[in-house]
Amino acid sequence: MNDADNSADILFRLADTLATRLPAQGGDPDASYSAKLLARGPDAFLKKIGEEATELVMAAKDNAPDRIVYETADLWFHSLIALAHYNLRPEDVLRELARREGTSGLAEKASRGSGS
Ligand SMILES: N=c1c2ncn([C@@H]3O[C@H](COP(=O)(O)OP(=O)(O)OP(=O)(O)O)[C@@H](O)[C@H]3O)c2ncn1[C@@H]1O[C@H](COP(=O)(O)O)[C@@H](O)[C@H]1O
Repeated sequence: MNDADNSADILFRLADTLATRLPAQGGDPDASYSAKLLARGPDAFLKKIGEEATELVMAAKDNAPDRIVYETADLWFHSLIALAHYNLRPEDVLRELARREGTSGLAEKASRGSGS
């Protein structure tokens, strides 16, 4: 694997491709798996996200590193389809992760107070 293959740029290229698969952009359900899911609407791709998350959990429970990577890729891919439907981008998620960087989850939870 070279640096280009190993870069987060794949997320941006994939998001560009998925944007072309939206029904409003003329995505062809007969020629594209993602266009087919997007044409079927949220129930279809949200169900896939649930399935892929479950498969990731099973791979992790089996302590199977190759399957964990494979199922995480499936989960990320289907999550990118959901982001495309809602006109969101991986950059939006990366921005949120960057905003959180350096803040401990424990400190963040404590800052919410006892009501949450
Ligand atoms: N990264 C992926 C990718 N990951 C997984 N998949 C497909 O996701 C589908 C669902 O995976 P499953 O393991 O659940 O397979 P399945 O049981 O056959 O699925 P279902 O029948 O239940 O939907 C499979 O058909 C996989 O091939 C992907 N399909 C496409 N991509 C990327 O998306 C681009 C555009 O793809 P199309 O929109 O199909 O042109 C491709 O060039 C790739 O870069």
